[in-house]
Amino acid sequence: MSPTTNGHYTPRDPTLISNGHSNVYSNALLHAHTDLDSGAYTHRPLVAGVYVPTVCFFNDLTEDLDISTIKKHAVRMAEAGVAGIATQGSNGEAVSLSHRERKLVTSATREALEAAGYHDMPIIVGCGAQSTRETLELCHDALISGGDYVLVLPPAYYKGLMSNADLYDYFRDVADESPLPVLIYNFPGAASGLDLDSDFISKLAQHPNIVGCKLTCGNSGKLARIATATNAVTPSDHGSGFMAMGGSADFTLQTLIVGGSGVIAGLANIAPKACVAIVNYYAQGKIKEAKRIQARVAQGDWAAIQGGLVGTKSCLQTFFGYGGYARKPLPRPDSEEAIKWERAFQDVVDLERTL
Ligand SMILES: N[C@@H](CC=O)C(=O)O
Repeated sequence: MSPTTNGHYTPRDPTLISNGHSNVYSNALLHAHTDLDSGAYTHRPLVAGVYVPTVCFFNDLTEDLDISTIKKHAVRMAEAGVAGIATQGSNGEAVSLSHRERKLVTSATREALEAAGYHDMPIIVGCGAQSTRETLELCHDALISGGDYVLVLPPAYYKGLMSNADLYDYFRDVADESPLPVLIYNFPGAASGLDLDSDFISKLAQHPNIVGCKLTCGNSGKLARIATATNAVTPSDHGSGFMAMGGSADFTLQTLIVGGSGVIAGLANIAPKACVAIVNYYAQGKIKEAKRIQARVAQGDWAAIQGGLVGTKSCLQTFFGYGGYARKPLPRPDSEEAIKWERAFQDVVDLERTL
């Protein structure tokens, strides 16, 4: 296996690329991924910046996937200047989707980016599942759907039965077999409180097919230790290729200041330009301006953290005219709640509209 983020990598089963599994996808993907001379698999590089874990959209009546809104939203994100998109994250309601639907969301996202000319935009696909076997199945699905990287939460349902060594083996086994490079996703809130520490992540970072992490734990001290141990990519240099990412927009500037690579942040669904502005001001050395934007983004992110994807969709519907509802049993905000989310997000939307 060869190192990854910016390089070439030959999947264990190269036939997966062309053996007909990709009936949900078109030739454009294959050209983007396969070097025609060598046949080697090429990743779209991850660069420092803002990645948006896109929310998923459904028909309000049937709850079927709303593919045209999924596509429209992906293009709006790309036009706002994000560095990449993450499908199947917590914001993307992956846990409410079938495997087939997960593939459709990622392939629709890739198709929309291709059609809009964003051929180089990487897609990171959430693939964590409760067994190593299912996680790997999702990683293969991610490849054939047009994904470039996979984001993997630790399995936590049987947390009490697993030691740290078992969890370490899980990530190692997934990284050994995954056809796409892996980012470790630390989100205790979605993993029964399971909180991976910096020693654990830094050790796994030595695996050639583990190329980054997303820390939704919000621990910037942990992020600093991992960024240092891995010589992470930053907005002003290329680093080692490891992406040490914050997992929420409310600590974007803090992430960058301690040597991190950027954020994968749900608030970017609403205010992508504001999130990107923090990174750009930081890269230009304009810390005062970055701090000013960060303060308003942090306030907006507080609404996103409290309302999760339910509040985020309500905000999109109110201010941008699309969003709809989450799949049941997640609640549908009534008009009073919609007004609450409107007020909570108003300032960050105002900011977004000035950029
Ligand atoms: N607050 C997080 C939630 C998931 O990681 C985010 O911004 O995406």
